[in-house]
Amino acid sequence: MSGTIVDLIIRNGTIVTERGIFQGDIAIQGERIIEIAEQLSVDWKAQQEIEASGLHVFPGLMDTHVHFNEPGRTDWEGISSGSRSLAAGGVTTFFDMPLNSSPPTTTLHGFRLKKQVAEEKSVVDFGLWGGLVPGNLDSLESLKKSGVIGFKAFMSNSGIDDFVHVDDSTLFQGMEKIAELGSILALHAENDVITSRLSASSIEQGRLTVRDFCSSRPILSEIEAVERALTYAEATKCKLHIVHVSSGQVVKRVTNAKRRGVDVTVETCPHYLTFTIDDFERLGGLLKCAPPLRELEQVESLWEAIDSREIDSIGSDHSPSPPAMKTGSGEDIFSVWGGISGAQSTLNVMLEEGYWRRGVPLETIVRITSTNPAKRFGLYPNKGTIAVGSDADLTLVDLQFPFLLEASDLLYRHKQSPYVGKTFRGLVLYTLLRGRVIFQKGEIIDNGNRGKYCGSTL
Ligand SMILES: NC(=O)N[C@H]1NC(=O)NC1=O
Ligand SMILES: [Zn+2]
Ligand SMILES: [Zn+2]
Repeated sequence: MSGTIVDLIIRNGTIVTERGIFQGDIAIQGERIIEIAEQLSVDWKAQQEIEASGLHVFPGLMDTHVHFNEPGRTDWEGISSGSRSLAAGGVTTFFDMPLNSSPPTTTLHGFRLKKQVAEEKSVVDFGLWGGLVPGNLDSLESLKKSGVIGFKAFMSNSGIDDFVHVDDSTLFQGMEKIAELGSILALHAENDVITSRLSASSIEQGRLTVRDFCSSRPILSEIEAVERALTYAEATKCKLHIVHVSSGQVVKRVTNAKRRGVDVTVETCPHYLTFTIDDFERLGGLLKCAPPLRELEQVESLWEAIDSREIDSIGSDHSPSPPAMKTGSGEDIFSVWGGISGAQSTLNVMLEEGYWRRGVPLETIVRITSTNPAKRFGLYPNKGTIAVGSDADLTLVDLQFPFLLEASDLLYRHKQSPYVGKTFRGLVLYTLLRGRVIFQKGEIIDNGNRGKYCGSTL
């Protein structure tokens, strides 16, 4: 090609994919990457250029686990603030969970309402989870036909009254139906008998501290729920995705099931890779989540599981609430909202805690934050990689750059997060969504661009 004029060229970046790292130029026409070369020939010209020498170019992250709470609880977060925070963190696609919004996404009506509002307000691309709850088996087919990315269920109390956790029979029948539809089930796997009983007796005895709360949701409760779900998945042939595991011991159960042919993947979250119960005691409600944080040994067991490729993906499980609900009443941690605000920091955490502190290869970080989720949920190769023909969803990072996260850096509705006050190396300088810059040097570039709904090809 001679005299090619394209929309955008990113010059001389260090390009990171799941398969390797190389120096090069990326040419973008419209929404897609049309050429990648060590050095584009002088014939290539562009309307706009970004000089990326010294910067690393990653595929935009996919966060398959957020709770943006819109419609219905926009005082907790919202699609606009939530998606902007993702853009600032280098995330170009999110999947919103079916609960915490009101109505929940357990009916076609709930799905349509949320899709419409997200199309109006999201600055990044998105998909929506449908919910599996007792009584909605008949809605699963219409939800799937409308394009949900998959279904989500809770095996223990969700903390939200209109999203009831599944009993075993609903879980099994839901899996049968989801398998028939060729879709996938994401599961919050904690045993409800163990967690409910231990929490109730702890509260009865006035044992209300952070450590009491953590003891009321032991790793064993995750293990039991995961084993049961894996058995059901094996019996029904339902594709399964276990969300937010807090320990390598849980991951091992999933690995064993994979070895016997169960179609299952497993996610952990940045907070389980960063914080311990000691941090939770220090920071209080900001670090309350379920499953709870664990001891350092468990944190390291998760990093080992990343190293051994046993963890498939990282989701933020961003689930904020108004600040008053995170401080709760006095010394009672049980009454505080369980959910961590952190979606903007996922890449920062993976770079600081993973790449810099533990030597996790950048390719691994790309694989678990972008490529694997894109593959698992049917968006690859449009999303999840840097390749000719792929969407130009990119994030440009100054890997060496150290910064202290301040509350004012956060684009969430509520400027609070357990990561405030932490120092990270690796600053996101640009985020591009389908070829257009949506975040640049600390600012959202809002040209009226809106995210598109990503249907799954599963
Ligand atoms: N409802 C809700 O967002 N729950 C999430 N929060 C949390 O800490 N774990 C969850 O499953
Ligand atoms: Zn959950
Ligand atoms: Zn969640």
